[in-house]
Amino acid sequence: MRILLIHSDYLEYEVKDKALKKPEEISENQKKGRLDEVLAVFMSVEKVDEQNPEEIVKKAVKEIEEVVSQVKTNNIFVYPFAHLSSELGSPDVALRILKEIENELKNKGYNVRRAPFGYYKAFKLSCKGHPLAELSRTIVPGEAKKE
Ligand SMILES: Nc1ncnc2c1ncn2[C@@H]1O[C@H](CO)[C@@H](NC(=O)[C@@H](N)CO)[C@H]1O
Repeated sequence: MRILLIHSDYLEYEVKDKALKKPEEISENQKKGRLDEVLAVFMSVEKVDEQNPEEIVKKAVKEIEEVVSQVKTNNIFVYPFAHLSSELGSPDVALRILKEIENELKNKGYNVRRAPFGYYKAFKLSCKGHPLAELSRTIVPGEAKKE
């Protein structure tokens, strides 16, 4: 999994069009979203992650929590983003992993939004620009089997 973390004044998105034949079903109020004072977490789920999705969820949550504590926000935007890797995992597995990350973070008490999966979306982002405002992480399953 490739992760880009941007500490932002706000992130807002608007769904524009389907990017997959069968995107995630969403309600009317999911077509637009915004969070202020937010850690925007853009995530590309990779093929290798399919070897151990549970491990990836745990590692991603740990990485996100570490950055959240450093930048001192409670608001997290989980954003599916298929542009950080050339070895993308399948949409089904990717959606499942991103939903589990969202739920884990919610269970830990964070204020979490997740952008809809499988769509083209317009978005606006206001990066804060401090030294920890732009970070990236690469996560692989610890027990990845050698092929
Ligand atoms: N392995 C993967 N990891 C993360 N997101 C993934 C994915 N496979 C599919 N998606 C989602 O489907 C849209 C089309 O690829 C993706 N849409 C986007 O990435 C938008 N920024 C529009 O390009 C995304 O919602």
